[in-house]
Amino acid sequence: MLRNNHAGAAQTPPTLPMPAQAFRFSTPVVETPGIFVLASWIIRLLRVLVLAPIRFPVAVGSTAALTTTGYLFGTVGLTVTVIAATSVLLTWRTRWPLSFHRLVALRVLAAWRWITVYRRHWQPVLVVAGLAESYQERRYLPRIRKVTCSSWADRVRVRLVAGTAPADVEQRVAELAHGFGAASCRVTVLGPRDVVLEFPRHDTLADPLDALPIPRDPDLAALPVGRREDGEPWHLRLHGTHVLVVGVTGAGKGSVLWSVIRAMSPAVRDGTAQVWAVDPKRMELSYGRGLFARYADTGETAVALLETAVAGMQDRAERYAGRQRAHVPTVDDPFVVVVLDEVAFLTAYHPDRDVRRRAENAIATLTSQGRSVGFCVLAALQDPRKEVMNLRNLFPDKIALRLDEASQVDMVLGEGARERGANAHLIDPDLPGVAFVRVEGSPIPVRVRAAYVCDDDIDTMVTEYGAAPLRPVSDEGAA
Ligand SMILES: Nc1ncnc2c1ncn2[C@@H]1O[C@H](COP(=O)(O)OP(=O)(O)OP(=O)(O)O)[C@@H](O)[C@H]1O
Repeated sequence: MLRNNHAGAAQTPPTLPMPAQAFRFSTPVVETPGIFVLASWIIRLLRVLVLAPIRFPVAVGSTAALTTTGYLFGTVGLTVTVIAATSVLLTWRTRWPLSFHRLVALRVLAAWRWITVYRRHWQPVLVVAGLAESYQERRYLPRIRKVTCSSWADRVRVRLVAGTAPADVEQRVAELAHGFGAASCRVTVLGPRDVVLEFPRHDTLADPLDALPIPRDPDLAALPVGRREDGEPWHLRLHGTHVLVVGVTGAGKGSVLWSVIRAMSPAVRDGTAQVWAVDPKRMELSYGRGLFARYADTGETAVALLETAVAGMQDRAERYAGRQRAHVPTVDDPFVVVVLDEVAFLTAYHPDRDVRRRAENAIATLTSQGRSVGFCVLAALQDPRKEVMNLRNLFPDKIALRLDEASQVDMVLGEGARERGANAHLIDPDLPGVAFVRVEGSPIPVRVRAAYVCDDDIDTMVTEYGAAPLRPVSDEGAA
């Protein structure tokens, strides 16, 4: 080593820049020959030509027919054909407007929206929304399979990129809605990599609904209380469940309670159903006292009413035990709906701890045991947090009217509801009565609006159906 003259040469002076790595590997850039590029364009064109008659049979068929007519019979023949076709369409539209709307107008609209909205803005909106996936330096986007229109919404059926999940889309519904100029976007999963995005074109619930006609023979498992966004009636089940209605002040909780009471009032008149009302505000239910079998408006009387209900329920359960497994409403064993307006008054805000405790116990007992023996609790609440109402999970059915915060949506409608488009915290304050609900058999929240039952309607209901005598619970005492 000492004899080696170049011994110091192997050492690197500290100032010499060191390469980050000894060898650099990079993907070789190979230019695609022009013939391959041309061939790929020709294949794409052929694919479009072959698939067009399958995907758009009417459009391709009519274009082909017109071209052939023009070729065979000249301009005159073409003009006659166009006039004849237009007359047929006009006659169809006048005589059978519904089928024309469904088979022609909505299909033309769908094609128009597909080209001018979704196809045109698909790539930029999805890329900016973060739904484009990259793999080996190539970008992959979910693909539009089909666009259809209903009278109020566009439905875009989409094939997801392999390796992504519907949850990725559900997290971007706000971006998609704004990107395509819609008020909201809802995601429905049809199958693996197969989802439908629903974009409303206009708000079908913008106009208030007058009180609905009272059904002659009410079905307590499907009471008409309003309308769904898709134009279908909104039915609410009471028999065999408990319902919690949540919304900030002025959200329209009263309209849901009154619509329910209105729909079941024939059953109240014939004695097969009873409404027991707790009205701590004295401003909501007191107006229709004549409809209620029992009524309470103070903490003490409310607790007495609830405990009377619990006693009645337990008595019924004892009679049914071993004999009957389901309740059938009769005059002897009526279906009892305990309506609690502002239930937090009893469970959180009442100054007497004993009243709060007894009320909570009674509500918990009714909601956990009352379903099968014909007792239902229909409660309204402003604030769904656990500190205010820790019994909300005992209510199988919940209605989310306008809420204060985004986090409250999942508290009310269950996990994932907001991701699926139930933006109850974004409901316009000018639309009281608008809510999101889950309907039976579907995880997708549905937007609905309750009908508005005005004071005159309540007066009429009391006059025509208020057969039940008013029996204040305080007269009888708690059971
Ligand atoms: N379904 C509805 N359609 C149209 N307007 C409604 C509807 N529901 C309520 N409103 C209007 O909104 C107002 C407030 O409604 P409501 O009193 O039912 O709200 P709330 O949620 O019960 O509020 P609070 O908790 O303060 O009592 C009503 O006076 C009425 O004018």
